[in-house]
Amino acid sequence: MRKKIAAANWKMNLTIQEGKELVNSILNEIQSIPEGKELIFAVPFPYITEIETQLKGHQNTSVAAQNISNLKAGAYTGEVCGFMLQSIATKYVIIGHSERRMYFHETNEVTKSKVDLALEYKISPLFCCGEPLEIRESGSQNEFVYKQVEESLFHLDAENIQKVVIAYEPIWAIGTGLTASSEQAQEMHAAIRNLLSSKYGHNVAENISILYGGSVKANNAAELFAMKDVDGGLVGGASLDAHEFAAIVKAL
Ligand SMILES: O=C(CO)COP(=O)(O)O
Repeated sequence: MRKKIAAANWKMNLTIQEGKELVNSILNEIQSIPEGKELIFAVPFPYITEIETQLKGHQNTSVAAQNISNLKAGAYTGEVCGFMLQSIATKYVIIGHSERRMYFHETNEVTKSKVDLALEYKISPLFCCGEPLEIRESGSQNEFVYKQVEESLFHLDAENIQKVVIAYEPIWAIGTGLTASSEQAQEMHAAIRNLLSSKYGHNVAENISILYGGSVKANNAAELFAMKDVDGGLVGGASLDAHEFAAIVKAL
């Protein structure tokens, strides 16, 4: 049975002190996360260990890195690679976020290497896909997203694909206040699950969590998460506000 997940993506925000205060307030508001659900904080690299320590004893909570190198190890100044993240017990890593595709020129080929390196070091990819506005307006969003998923994930076998969490994040909805309607989200999530099913079979596809990201807020989370194939959210802006994010987690 796939999990319901609320994941906070802090992006390049907050000091460690602010981050810890935020986590503290969120944990105070939500108290506990039941089995079958998970709360993930995707934090900047330097904060991973401290936030992990803070989450100890809180069931079904974990930390994600926001990036991983596509290179294995060695003379690559400034890079952070898989074995390093494994050595600090990082459970998840965001791969293929549109901001990395856009500003750091990550291609489907690069994200494929990152997926492989994450899995090699026992870290689950939170794999992001999603189309820009002009593609949505042209009506070819499904083909665009299929290509991202196929080129970066479809070399995986049935066992490994089930370690991946997919996040559908339409670029036109990220940080814009423009959310995909719950019907638009459901339509794309069902299409992604059908694609997974055509390659891996129904049972495998049913086991993979598909999150929605793009202006998820306290006032739209419940409606989005109620959709059959929407298994939670990857949340940017609203995850920086304790009360707002706690309400999103409660809507899971
Ligand atoms: O990019 C996102 C999460 O990864 C979504 O960001 P917003 O929630 O700020 O739109």
